[in-house]
Amino acid sequence: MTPVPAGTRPVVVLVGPPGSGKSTVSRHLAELLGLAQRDTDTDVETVAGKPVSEIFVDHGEPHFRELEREAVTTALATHDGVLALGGGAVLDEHTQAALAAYAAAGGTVVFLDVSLAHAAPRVGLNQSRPLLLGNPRARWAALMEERRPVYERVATLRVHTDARTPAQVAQEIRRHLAERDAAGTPDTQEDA
Ligand SMILES: Nc1ncnc2c1ncn2[C@@H]1O[C@H](COP(=O)(O)OP(=O)(O)OP(=O)(O)O)[C@@H](O)[C@H]1O
Ligand SMILES: O=C(O)C1=C[C@@H](O)[C@@H](O)[C@H](O)C1
Ligand SMILES: [Mg+2]
Repeated sequence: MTPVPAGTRPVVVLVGPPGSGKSTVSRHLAELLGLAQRDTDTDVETVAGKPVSEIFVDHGEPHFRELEREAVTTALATHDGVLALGGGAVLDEHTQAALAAYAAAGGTVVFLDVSLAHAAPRVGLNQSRPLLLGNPRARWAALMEERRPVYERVATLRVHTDARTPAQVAQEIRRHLAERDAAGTPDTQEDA
């Protein structure tokens, strides 16, 4: 096994609901910063050998959440680039504690915020999101109402994505990271 260098951790972690753009923005941001990109949904799919939607059908959501917790723990400890989490990863208490420790050590957790009006067309009727099956708009709205306080609590920065392209969102995050580095101060709760 390759030893993990002491102090290795992501440069930035993206959280938010389905369709907020975590996966897409993480790729843009990694490109902008010249860093590696990682997505815990992809890590879970690699471990399980099947897509997220099939894991839900074949083994149920609790099993998916166990694999997800493992994937988040590993990525937070070993990935030194841009990390996108699955939309529901922040619901896990262990993950909440891990993100709190990461933020307390100066890490940046970005909540990609989005309204229902903009999220609905982004997620559409895509069958790959098992939690939105049936009535994607209503299910997304209920899920966001329940989760918004959690996204806000774990984040050190909230970035609005409604009127921005994924590339613009990535640029906004890069601007924030550069400002923070120039100021030499860790993140506090901020809006951008
Ligand atoms: N700011 C944006 N403006 C317009 N479209 C966007 C924006 N961000 C993402 N999209 C589009 O929305 C869709 C969903 O984006 P993406 O898969 O990155 O979301 P996600 O947050 O990773 O969702 P999930 O939680 O399901 O993994 C993609 O087709 C993507 O191109
Ligand atoms: O919001 C959620 O709970 C999910 C979002 C996706 O990223 C996947 O992790 C899965 O579809 C569950
Ligand atoms: Mg994603």
